[in-house]
Amino acid sequence: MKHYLSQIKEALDYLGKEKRLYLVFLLSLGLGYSGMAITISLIPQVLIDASVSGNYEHMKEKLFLYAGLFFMSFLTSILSQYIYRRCVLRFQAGLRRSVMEKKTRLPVSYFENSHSGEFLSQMIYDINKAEELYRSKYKEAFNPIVALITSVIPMFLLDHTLTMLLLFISLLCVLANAAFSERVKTAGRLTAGASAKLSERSTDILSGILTIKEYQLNEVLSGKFRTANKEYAGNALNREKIGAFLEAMNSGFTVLCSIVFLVAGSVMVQSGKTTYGTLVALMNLESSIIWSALSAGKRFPELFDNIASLERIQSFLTMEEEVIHVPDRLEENQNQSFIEFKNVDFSYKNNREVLNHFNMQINQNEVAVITGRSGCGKSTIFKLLLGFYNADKGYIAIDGKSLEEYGANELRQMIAYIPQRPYLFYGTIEKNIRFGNPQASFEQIVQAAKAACAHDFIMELPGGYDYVVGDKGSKLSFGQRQRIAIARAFLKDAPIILFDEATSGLDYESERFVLQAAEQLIQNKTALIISHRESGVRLCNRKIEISSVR
Ligand SMILES: Nc1ncnc2c1ncn2[C@@H]1O[C@H](COP(=O)(O)OP(=O)(O)OP(=O)(O)O)[C@@H](O)[C@H]1O
Repeated sequence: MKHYLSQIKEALDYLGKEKRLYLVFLLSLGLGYSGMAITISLIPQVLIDASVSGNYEHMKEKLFLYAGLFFMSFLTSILSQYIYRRCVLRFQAGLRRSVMEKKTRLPVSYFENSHSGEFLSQMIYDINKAEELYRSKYKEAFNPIVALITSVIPMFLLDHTLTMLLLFISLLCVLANAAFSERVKTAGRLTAGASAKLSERSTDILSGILTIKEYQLNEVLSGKFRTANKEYAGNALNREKIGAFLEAMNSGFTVLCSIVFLVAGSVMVQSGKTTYGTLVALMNLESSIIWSALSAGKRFPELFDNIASLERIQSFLTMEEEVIHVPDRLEENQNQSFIEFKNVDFSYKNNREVLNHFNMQINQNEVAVITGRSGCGKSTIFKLLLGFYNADKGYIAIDGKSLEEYGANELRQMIAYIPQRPYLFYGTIEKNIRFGNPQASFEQIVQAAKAACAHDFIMELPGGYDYVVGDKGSKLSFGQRQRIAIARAFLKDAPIILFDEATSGLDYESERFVLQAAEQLIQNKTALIISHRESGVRLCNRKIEISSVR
């Protein structure tokens, strides 16, 4: 119990500065609702007792009083609803912003090691659940408690024996529901996990459709999808089974309560201990109490299901962020080069060593080509230089300052990186080039495209610079995508160029354009080019053979 209460409290703490306002208006919303329910329950008592006894003396005053209370409760609930929702919306916006910002601050290794489909599906599910927690779950779980307490007071004033009996049955109902809370939570967690797996399989099929068709993998991947689908259906069915059982149990409690109340009430009216009006008012209040007890019993397990999602988001938000750190210091009075790797050791987590005592010195405005067999660590050198990964040992510096001293943003501002498969965002060509410098004018974009030998092919496309490149640039050839990425790098105008050349898949014409663009780009810059071909090596004034320095 203590554990559950602390979970509820911690989840409320997460609202931060909105917490106090949220709680005040959650409570006043509950009071407004139950005020309306109570006055509606009591009005028939006044009318019935007056007509049965023929005494209309105080009827008018009482009716005015109840009508006034009803109106006040109504106004309270409307005002509370508005402020409560505003509070929730503000929190939702903050939560989505925090998750989005966190994603951009996580290290590259996190994304390389997780499946994008699964990550996305789990995240969307958890965010929706966390939002639902504050939007409706707290309200649905706590409003019945407020209703229960506020209904019990007039009930006790009307008849305490019958009220005690009803409270006892209601308590049994809540305890029975609470006993299922852990199972509901587990079923929710398993269903969420299975749903994420299912979405991982769908993403694989959608993203790899060409490979699937080429290698006729339809059956293999469909089989995997079917297994994930079966697992999801099994878990969802289990969750539904628990829900159906709870519903049946709660209906049983409702019937039991009504029978007990009717029998006991009839006996009391017969023996003259109560009036018809009181019996009707008690019946109305009793149904409100039973509804409250059942709702609280049902909603509490669901509340913990939503809290589980919030906890997952919290652990995501507290994950270790990207830090650039350099293991060793450079001794003083050394001859400094512009880019320097000194005795660098590196291996990816749990993998074999990629770089071992790796040394490299590049002078300012020097253009060096990095060659070596596939998988020897060429792209890894770029990833270290960009601060995507930290070296295990050794020292990496730019212009005499270690990467750590620059920090991630300043470091990446100094580097224009053109990967083997540049990523183009869904949108126009102009927008994609503009990422290099969001302040650039249209003329500057055209200049960059011309320098990257991209202007001519862009002008031949329908709409020119307004041409929409498709998902990840799928409506452009690989050579065209590379030239758009080079134009983007031109706009960035960074002093260091890292070019992971991928001309091997290009025809002679495209390769010529890409190399011509690269040649323009590296003018008066310090550049590192990964190249496997003589044509690429030709651009450089130094060759660094990775296998020879490892
Ligand atoms: N994110 C990663 N996690 C684990 N291992 C990785 C990761 N990225 C690369 N590797 C491994 O590190 C080694 C070096 O990879 P890298 O991409 O640097 O090679 P490369 O020389 O650029 O290869 P290629 O010429 O084929 O592009 C390879 O054995 C590769 O399998």
